[in-house]
Amino acid sequence: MSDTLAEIVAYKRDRVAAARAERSLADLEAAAAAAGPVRGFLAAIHATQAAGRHALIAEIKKASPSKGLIRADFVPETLARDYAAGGATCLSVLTEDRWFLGHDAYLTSARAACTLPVLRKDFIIDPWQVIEARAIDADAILLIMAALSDAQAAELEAVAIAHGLDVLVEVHNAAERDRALALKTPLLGINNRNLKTLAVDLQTSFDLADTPGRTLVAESGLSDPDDLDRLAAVGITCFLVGESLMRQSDVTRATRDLLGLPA
Ligand SMILES: O=P(O)(O)OC[C@@H](O)[C@@H](O)c1c[nH]c2ccccc12
Repeated sequence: MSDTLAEIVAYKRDRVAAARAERSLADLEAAAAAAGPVRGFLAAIHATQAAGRHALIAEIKKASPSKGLIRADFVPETLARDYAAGGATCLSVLTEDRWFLGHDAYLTSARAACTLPVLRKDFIIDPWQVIEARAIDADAILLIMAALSDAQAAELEAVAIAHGLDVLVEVHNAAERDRALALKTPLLGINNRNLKTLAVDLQTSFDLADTPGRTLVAESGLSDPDDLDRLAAVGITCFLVGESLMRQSDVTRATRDLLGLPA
């Protein structure tokens, strides 16, 4: 595990322990059960792909460890509406507070402002966080293979399925991809960002494009419509994009441009 990832995971362990001390599992489960119906995250991606369009998971991200503050004018509801108007299929909202300046409330309010399914983008290492995801209204969670053992990943996925959540499993290389294939989820994200150097290389997606039986998602470092088309040519037609869109003043227009949709 890279140093940053190990540090984040240690921080998450403390956060979960603190949350458990404050709230009972029964109370958290009750909140998850009281959440409205899930919006199908995977189903929305498949519907967009079936219509012959690129599926975009548009990310609401205020800051990152590699870039610091990305966007000062940060209103999750407005961003959610702008992404939806721009043709995004799903949203991803960072809820990690220390490195990404995310917040659970950003997810809840972004989702309430649109009709798109929403992924909780966080470092999930404990079943508590999965149940919490549903309690804050998420429709899907991210599982990062680099941060998890095979047994942990399988357990977290089972908890997600039991709570109606879709799972995006994220890998960075062939070894992680092979481990991820033991999971049930059809949704496999290929992160172009090297977790050790934080450098981005789109080649990672091309290298892993030949993964049969899964809906692949190219993640990180995407800003150019030509890159999306080149990835589509090797069979990847779902994309997770944050920073390049978050830096634009007209987010709707930038989203439409990236997807090659008419203004
Ligand atoms: O902002 P970018 O380069 O478009 O990348 C988005 C997304 O892939 C990135 O935020 C991400 C991918 N995996 C993660 C895991 C945790 C936090 C963040 C991420």
